[in-house]
Amino acid sequence: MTSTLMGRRFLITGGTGSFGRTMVSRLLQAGAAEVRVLSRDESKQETMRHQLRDDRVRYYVGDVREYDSVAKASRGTQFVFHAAALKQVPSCEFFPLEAVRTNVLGSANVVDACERNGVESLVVLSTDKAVYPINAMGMAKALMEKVAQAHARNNPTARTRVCIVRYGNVMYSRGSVIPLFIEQIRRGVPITVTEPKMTRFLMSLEQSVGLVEHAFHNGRPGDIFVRKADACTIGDLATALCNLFGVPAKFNILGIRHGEKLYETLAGREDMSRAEDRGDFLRIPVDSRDLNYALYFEEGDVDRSDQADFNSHNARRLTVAEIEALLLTLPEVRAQLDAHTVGALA
Ligand SMILES: O=c1ccn([C@@H]2O[C@H](COP(=O)(O)OP(=O)(O)O[C@H]3O[C@H](CO)[C@@H](O)[C@H](O)[C@H]3O)[C@@H](O)[C@H]2O)c(=O)[nH]1
Repeated sequence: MTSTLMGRRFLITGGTGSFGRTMVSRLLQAGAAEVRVLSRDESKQETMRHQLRDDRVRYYVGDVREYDSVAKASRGTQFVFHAAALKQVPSCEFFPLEAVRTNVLGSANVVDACERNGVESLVVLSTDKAVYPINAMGMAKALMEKVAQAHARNNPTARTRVCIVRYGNVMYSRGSVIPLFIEQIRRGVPITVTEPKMTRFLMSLEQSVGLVEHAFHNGRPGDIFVRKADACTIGDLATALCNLFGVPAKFNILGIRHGEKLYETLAGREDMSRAEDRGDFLRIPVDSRDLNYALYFEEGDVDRSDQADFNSHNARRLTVAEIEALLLTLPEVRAQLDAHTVGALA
């Protein structure tokens, strides 16, 4: 973050989650005047208050589903990061309307409140599951992207610049597969692998925050940013963890879960036909044509037939050794390894 952010006010929706806590710390270090956290769970806020002990952080209990909650929390801020969401694929399959209420309508509240409060810049967090979505979580996130892009397209004089980032799987995030596999290894039970050949993009929390910062500094209205992440199979991920913990790889194959895909896509063919290469990132600008398509006919269109999408099957595939090295960069994994070693010696 640059020094131009010094003295500015920020809001992070869903600010007690993995992304939120990391972003809050970085903003405080960069000299932010105030960082607001909007979230539903007062006890997680209380825990964060005790950990941070910084009176520049202000906590707002509220739900993005309520316009008033978002309007109050964003009033007087210049920059907003929207991370609040329902993110678990299986639970959204059982309660799809809940995903719509939070991820679509809640996000629309965030966009509207930012615009009315004159917020300068809003970055909304999306996911690879929003591309060619097959599950309710991804569908709701895809609609969230549409809401954000429609704001950019329909309001050329908008006060708020809205852009979007798409994440892949963030390693060791709450409720995700890496802490689960480690817990199973440490309990000595077989690892519950859904489908060994399934692939996922792997991103560290630092890389995910870096992607948001890149969008924040470089985004134009309606842009989508993705990181050119590496991918791995779930079988290799489980094997790498077993190797690190020095246990034989014993899997219990569960089969693919409700709403899951064999591989994820960070940028679809249609996205790739417009994408701009920015080193570690791709920038996908919004399709800014209006509804008068006839006017654009003469210009023709980019040939999309030979475009490939960017997915976790055709991305660079990490080897087991590379996954092990990557896992060792995570402090949480190292702490678990230390505790495991101490337990084994005792
Ligand atoms: O017991 C388990 C649980 C999961 N998996 C597999 O591990 C992978 C990752 O699973 P998980 O960590 O639950 O993540 P996803 O379901 O891929 O979704 C995560 O990653 C998304 C980005 O793709 C985020 O948007 C979601 O919020 C986040 O939950 C998937 O292939 C699962 O099938 C197993 O093999 N065994």
